[in-house]
Amino acid sequence: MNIGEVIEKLREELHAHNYNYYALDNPTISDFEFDQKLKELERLELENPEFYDENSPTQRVGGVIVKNFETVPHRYRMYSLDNSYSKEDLLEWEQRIQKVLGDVDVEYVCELKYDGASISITYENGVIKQALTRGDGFQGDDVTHNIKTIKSVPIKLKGDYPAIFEIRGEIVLPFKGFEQMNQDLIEIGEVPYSNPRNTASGSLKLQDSSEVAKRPLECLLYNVVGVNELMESQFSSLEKARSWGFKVPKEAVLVKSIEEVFDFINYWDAHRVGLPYETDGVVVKVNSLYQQEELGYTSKSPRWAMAYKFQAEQVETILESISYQVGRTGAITPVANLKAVQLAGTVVRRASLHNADQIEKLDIRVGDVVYVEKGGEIIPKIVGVNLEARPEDSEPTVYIDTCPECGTDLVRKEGEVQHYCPNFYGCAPQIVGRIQHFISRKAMDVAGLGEETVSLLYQSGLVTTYADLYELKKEEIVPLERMADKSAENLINGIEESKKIPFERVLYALGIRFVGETVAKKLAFHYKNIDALRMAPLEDLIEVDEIGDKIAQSVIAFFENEVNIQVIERLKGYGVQLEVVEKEMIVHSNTFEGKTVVVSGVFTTFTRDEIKVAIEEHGGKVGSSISAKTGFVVAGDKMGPSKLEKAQKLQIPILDEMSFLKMIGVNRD
Ligand SMILES: NC(=O)c1ccc[n+]([C@@H]2O[C@H](COP(=O)([O-])OP(=O)(O)OC[C@H]3O[C@@H](n4cnc5c(N)ncnc54)[C@H](O)[C@@H]3O)[C@@H](O)[C@H]2O)c1
Ligand SMILES: [Zn+2]
Repeated sequence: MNIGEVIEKLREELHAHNYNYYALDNPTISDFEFDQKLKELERLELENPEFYDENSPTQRVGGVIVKNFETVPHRYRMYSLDNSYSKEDLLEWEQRIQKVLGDVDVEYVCELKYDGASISITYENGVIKQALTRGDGFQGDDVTHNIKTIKSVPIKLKGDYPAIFEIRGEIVLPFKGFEQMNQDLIEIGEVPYSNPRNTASGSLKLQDSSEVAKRPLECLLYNVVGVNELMESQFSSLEKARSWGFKVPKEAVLVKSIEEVFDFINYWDAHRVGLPYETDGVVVKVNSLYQQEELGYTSKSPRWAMAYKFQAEQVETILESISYQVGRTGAITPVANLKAVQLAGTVVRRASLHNADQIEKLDIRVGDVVYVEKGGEIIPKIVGVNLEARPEDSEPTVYIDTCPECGTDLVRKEGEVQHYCPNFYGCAPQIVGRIQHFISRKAMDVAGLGEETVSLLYQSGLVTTYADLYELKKEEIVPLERMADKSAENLINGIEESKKIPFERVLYALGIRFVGETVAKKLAFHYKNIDALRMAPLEDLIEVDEIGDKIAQSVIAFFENEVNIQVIERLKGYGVQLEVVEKEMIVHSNTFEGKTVVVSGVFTTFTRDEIKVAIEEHGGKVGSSISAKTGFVVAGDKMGPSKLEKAQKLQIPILDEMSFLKMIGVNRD
C-alpha cells in the first residue's frame, strides 16, 4: 500500500467506527484505540499534506444525523475536544497557549468530563425553544420533545437571563437509574443495556417522547453560547447559568496554574467511582472568554480547551464462548462472550476480539480467565490471558472458516486482517446491510424507513435488493409488524421522494466498495452519468482526481457483475437520478466571496458569533487565525495586540464594526 492508500484506509476505518459509535451507539473498539488511530491519521496527514481532505475524521466532528428527526443547522457550530492521556500533553498544550497569548496569566476552569450525549438548547425570553443534538457539528437533530421530558431541563428560567441564548451540556443516565432500567428488563426476560452512555444517546433517538419520559435521564450543563458580551469568563458563566435554574455540576473549580489542574485530575481519578454519573476524564478550559477568542478553533476543536482522559480499569473473568458477526461488506468480527462481571460501574458480558490475528496473538481460548479492560470506552476489550489459570484440557481457538450466517467458505485477502464472506448476494446480513446503507441519511435519505424496517421487509421476502424498494405497495407493508396505515404511507412517500436525490448521492448509495461520499462526488461530476462511468476503463478511472488503483478496480468489478447491472437498469426505469443535473446557483450576496475573514475583539451591536454568521451569509469563510491568505479582519474593541500587529504586518484590511455593517448593507443605530 502506498501512503495515500494507508491514509484512505485509516479514514474509512475511522468513519466506520464513528458510525458505530454515534449512529448505532454500538462501538466495536475502545475509545483509547480509536484515539490512537485518530492520532496516527493526524500524524500521517501532517507529514503528507497533499492528501488533505476536509472530510477526514481528523477535520470533522464524528457525529451523525439520525433519520426521522428534523435536521436543523446549528447557529453556532458545535465542536469536539482535543484529548490527551498524559500530563505531558497538557503541559505542551499550556505552552502552545502561552505562545499565542504572550506572557500573561492564564486561569483555568477544571470540569469533569461526563460521558453521555451532547445537547444544545436554545432559550428565548426564558422559555425553552429548541434542543438539538451535536450531529455533525454543523447541523443536528431536533429532539426538543424528548429533551423537554427530562426533569432537570428547566422549561422556564428564573433571574436575569438574556433574552436569547443557547446552553450546551450532556444528557447522561445516572448509574442508579441505569441499573433500575436493566433490572426491569431482566425481569421481563429482555436483554439488558450495555452501559449508560449508549443508553442515554439511544434514548434521545427514540421517536416516542413518552418512552423517553420513563427514562431517568439528566441534563448537566457547562457552556453558555451566543451572549459573549454579557460574560467574561467560563467560570462566571457557569455561576450565572446555575442562577437561571440549570443543573450545572458543582465539581467545577477555577485554578490559577497547570499544577492545580493536576491536583484536580489526581483527586478525581481516585474519587470518580463515587460519582452518580459515568465520567471519562477532566476538561480543562481557559477561563477568560477574551483569551478563548484569541486562541480560537481548529477545524474540529477549540484551542482553549483540552480533555484529559482517565486510564483504564481492569478485571478478570472467564471467556465462555466466541461468536462471529457478519457486516454489510461481509467482514467477520469475532466477539467474546464473558461471564458477567462488574467493571467501572457497569456489568460486562461481551468484549471485542477484532480479528483472527488478535486472537492468535494473545492465544485467547474459550474457558480462559482473561483480563478485561475498560477506560473511557464502552465495549471493553480483552488485554491478556491469565495463563496460570488455564484449564488443563484447554484447546487453541480455531477460527471459523465458513460464514456463520450462510455457510459459505470465508476468504481472507493478502495483507488484510479481516475474514470475509464472499456470498455477496446470498448472505442475509450483507443483503440487509446494503439496503440499510442505500436508504441512510447521506445516501438516499429515505424518510419513514429505518434500519429495523429494512430487516423486516427482507424477512418478509418483500425486498432482496434496493431496487425492490421501488416496487413496494402499501397493501404489502400494512400487514407487517408494528406497521400502521400512516407509517406505510410515509414509507411509500419517502421512497418516491428519494427519486429526487442527486446522482452523486445515488452513486454513493449503491454501496460500491471503497466508494465513499467524496469519491462518489468526484466520479459523478467527472463522468456525468452512470453509463459513462460503467464504460470507463481502468486507465481512464485512475486519471480522475483521488481515484487510485484500488478504487478503480472495485468500480470495474462492480459493473462487471450482471446482477448489479440489472439492478441499475431497474433503478433507471423507476426514475432514480443516474445523471448529473446542472443547476444554477442562487447567491444572496457575494460581498466576501472567495475571502477568508477573521473576527476579533468585542462588538456593540452584534455578538461575535452573529458577525461570523453574517460573513458566511455573504459568501465568505470565517478564519480563526490571521495569515497571508486572510482577506479581511473585522475588529471590535480590545482586539488582541498580537493579532493586530500581524494584520498590519501582512497589510490585511481591517474593518471596524460600522464599516463591516455597511458592507453587508445593514443599518443599525
Ligand atoms: N470507540 C469508538 O469506536 C469510537 C468512535 C468514535 C468516537 N469515540 C470516542 O468518542 C470520543 C470523541 O468524541 P467526541 O468528538 O464527542 O469528543 P469527546 O467526547 O472526547 O469530547 C467532546 C464532548 O465532550 C462532552 N463533554 C462532557 N463534559 C464536558 C465538559 N465539562 N465540557 C465540555 N464538553 C464536555 C461534550 O459533549 C463534547 O461534545 C473520543 O474519546 C473517542 O475515543 C469512540
Ligand atoms: Zn455469509
